Amino acid sequence: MCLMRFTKMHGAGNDYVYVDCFAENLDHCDITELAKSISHRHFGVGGDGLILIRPSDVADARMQMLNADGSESEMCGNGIRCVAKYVYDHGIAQKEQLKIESGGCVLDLSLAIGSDGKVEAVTVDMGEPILEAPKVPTSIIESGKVVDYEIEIDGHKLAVTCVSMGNPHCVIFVPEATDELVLGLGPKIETDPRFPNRTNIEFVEIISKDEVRQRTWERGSGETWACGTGASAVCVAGVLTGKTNRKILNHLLGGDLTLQWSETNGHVMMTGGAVEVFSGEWNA
Ligand SMILES: N[C@H](CCC[C@H](N)C(=O)O)C(=O)O
Repeated sequence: MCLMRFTKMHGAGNDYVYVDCFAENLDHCDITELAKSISHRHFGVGGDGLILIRPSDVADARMQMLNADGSESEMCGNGIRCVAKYVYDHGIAQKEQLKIESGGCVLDLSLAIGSDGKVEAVTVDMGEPILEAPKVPTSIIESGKVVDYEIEIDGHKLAVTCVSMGNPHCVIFVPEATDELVLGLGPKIETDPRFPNRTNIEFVEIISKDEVRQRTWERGSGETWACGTGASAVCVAGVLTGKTNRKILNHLLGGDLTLQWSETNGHVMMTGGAVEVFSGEWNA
């Protein structure tokens, strides 16, 4: 039995259950089981996963993120904006520039404060993408970058671009991001043996050099309404394939994100909203 307060938050409709571990002690909880049960949309609170906001020795807070299937990810772009909002709005660190640790890295975040004195939007320095195939990781090629590389999955020929933003992504530009692709092929790509750690998948429609539309099949959670690391990977893939400019507006199912891949330092900057929805007590 696990008893704790939780807060439901979302970034562009990518919703997670957040637990403030500055206040709650989860030492006695099996967090893998907790992530599965609390995320369940019928038997639990409901969400794309569980995010623990933990104290950090090197930053203002540490984010630990678990998918709805209980697996852990290194990074979560929409989640880290919500963690920043929580840390500021709940007085853990009331600074407009925050540092948050995730997956062994420390990320810099800039907060935009609304007229109610609460965080409205957050810009995250997502760092440099990792493109070397074995480091993404993917075994599609032995070394070098996988850019618009044709592979065959389940009888479909797909041109894939593989990018790690701390977690693995496979970006596929398509004329239309249909259910057949996202829901049909997404899970097959996720578990294809050429992605040894599984992968997140982005199906992307190009609207113009500056604007795209994305649907996401996430490793461990299925289709989500947005994915911040995925949107960052799409920004990088758009430049590598010559399809988009370095700055794009990305329309996701639950909202928009702005991405920019800097030519000067190679970092991807992501800006988007963060929303607190409700709080409650879990006692299952
Ligand atoms: N939705 C998240 C990414 C979760 C990725 C997770 N599904 C993984 O296993 O890497 C985001 O906004 O970046």
